[in-house]
Amino acid sequence: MTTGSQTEAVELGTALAPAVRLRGATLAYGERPLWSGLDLDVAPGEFVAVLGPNGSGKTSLLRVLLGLQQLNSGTVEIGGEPARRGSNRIGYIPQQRALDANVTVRGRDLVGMGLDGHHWGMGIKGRKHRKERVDAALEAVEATAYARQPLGLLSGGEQQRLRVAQALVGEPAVLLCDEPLLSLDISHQRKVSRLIADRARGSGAGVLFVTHEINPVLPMVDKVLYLVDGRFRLGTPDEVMNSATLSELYRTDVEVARVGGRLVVAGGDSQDHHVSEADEA
Ligand SMILES: Nc1ncnc2c1ncn2[C@@H]1O[C@H](COP(=O)(O)OP(=O)(O)OP(=O)(O)O)[C@@H](O)[C@H]1O
Repeated sequence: MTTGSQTEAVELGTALAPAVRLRGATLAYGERPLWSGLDLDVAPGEFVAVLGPNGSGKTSLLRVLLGLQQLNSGTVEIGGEPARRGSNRIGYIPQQRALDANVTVRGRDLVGMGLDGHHWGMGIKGRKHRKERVDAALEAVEATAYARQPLGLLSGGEQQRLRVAQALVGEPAVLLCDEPLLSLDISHQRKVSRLIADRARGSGAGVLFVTHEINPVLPMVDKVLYLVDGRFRLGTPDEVMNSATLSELYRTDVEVARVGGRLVVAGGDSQDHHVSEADEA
């Protein structure tokens, strides 16, 4: 397990550049660091869950990787190159905001935007290839039936499945997901998280998956990055999601139990990982 004080690089045993690499990364707004001395490698095909209470800096980490936020110190690379704004190597599922009812863009056009910057050529062949890719992405999230309707008229969960398709359609090297399961029913939570994990393994994309609820993705998670009040722990789910480690992070007693393959966390600010009603169903 890597702790906030350790600065040693993680050896991946792969010749490929990591999908994501942070070294000695520190981010602070004003005096208070959100995290400091963060060393993180996400290998191609690896699935990393990012957890922590509200305001611990999870979304800010994604903004750093998107090139939208500068580090105070340290370095950040995407596929071996410095992170930069507008990189088409990154697929991004932003934290969900409900769209206004009068948004008239259609779902399939939103998904097509995920292919902008890809050069299929202007001819019939290029257009056909583009259409096939959009159709396949819509099919994968089971959104074909409503893909021609205006976005503003769709439910929150339907809109979210289209955002997932948009992020996946360009076959990115890095997939950044900011609470992508919000407003999805339990069946689509499972399908969408399985889809993201399978795409990651299949195409070699590295995934950073911000979530308050680890249970729907627990079987797919390779590593957990847990942020709390300027401290962090990075390791396998077993290394991080245990009573000793979380008690140390929260600086108060936290109990972690495994119940039927799920994690139940009690104490700290850990309403995050209680088994939700949907999970128990
Ligand atoms: N541009 C900014 N300038 C100043 N403070 C900011 C800025 N962006 C975020 N913050 C603050 O940094 C902290 C971390 O925010 P961030 O959105 O990264 O947290 P989070 O872990 O994603 O939280 P949540 O779980 O609530 O989504 C918050 O206290 C937030 O108010």
